[in-house]
Amino acid sequence: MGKGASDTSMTWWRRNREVAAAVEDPISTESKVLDEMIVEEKIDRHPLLTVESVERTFQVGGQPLHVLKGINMELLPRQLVMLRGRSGSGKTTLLNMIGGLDQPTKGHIFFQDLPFHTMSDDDRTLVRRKKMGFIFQAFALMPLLSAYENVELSLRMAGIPGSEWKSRVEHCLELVGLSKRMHHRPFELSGGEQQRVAIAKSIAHRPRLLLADEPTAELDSQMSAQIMSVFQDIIRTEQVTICMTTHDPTILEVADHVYEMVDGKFI
Ligand SMILES: Nc1ncnc2c1ncn2[C@@H]1O[C@H](COP(=O)(O)OP(=O)(O)OP(=O)(O)O)[C@@H](O)[C@H]1O
Repeated sequence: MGKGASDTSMTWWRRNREVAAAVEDPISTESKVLDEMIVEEKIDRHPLLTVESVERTFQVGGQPLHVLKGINMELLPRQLVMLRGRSGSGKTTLLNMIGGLDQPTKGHIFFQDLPFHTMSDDDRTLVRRKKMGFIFQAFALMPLLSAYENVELSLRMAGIPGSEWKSRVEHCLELVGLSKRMHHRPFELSGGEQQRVAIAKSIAHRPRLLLADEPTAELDSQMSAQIMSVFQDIIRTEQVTICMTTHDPTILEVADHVYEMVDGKFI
């Protein structure tokens, strides 16, 4: 067989392979994309947190005070969920329960399938440190530390290696639009800016769930809108779920789901 014939058959073989690859590739790429979409959809539909028939009763002066009266809810990945209700309706009590700070008198709470209702305080604390972020008054900023140091503190607390702190702190402060205020201490920042530092601090250790108790309460409507837009950004970029309480009807429209609480129950 001459050289030309061999070349021709090699060329044919090569071209055939290219054609086969071109034919196969789109299909395998398409099926890979489909597989990924199915996996993502399954993850999206599997609740991050489930609350089942939760009741909470406090003993006040020897009398039972029924604060939560059979709550059922679900938080899915990457959702923005709001709890709305009048003062005293039980929103903070429920948020404390979701965050593992308190346990139900009756009912079940599962966070990433972990039974919060039966776990010890220590075990819940470990999960909370690693997987949750809080924007609560009680977890407010340290007044003597700069914005940078405040955010860094939450990385220390979560046991994140020191080599990762600088880039993560800078990234989180950039996410909330505070790169230029990094070295300011809280009293050198506006209310909205302080709240944005609190957000950066709460997401620095990459929590799956962020809980916020009235995060816009002290802010005017423009600042509240800014905070809500920061929340929407971090849901997208940090893959976090946010559950917050609010009294403010003007921000409800950005929620994926609103639970309305009246006297310890959802209506
Ligand atoms: N540890 C406790 N001991 C006794 N009663 C409590 C306790 N915690 C909350 N309560 C009571 O439970 C009720 C609901 O309180 P909670 O703070 O959950 O309401 P809320 O809807 O968050 O109100 P607000 O919007 O004013 O913050 C209130 O009547 C409160 O006094």
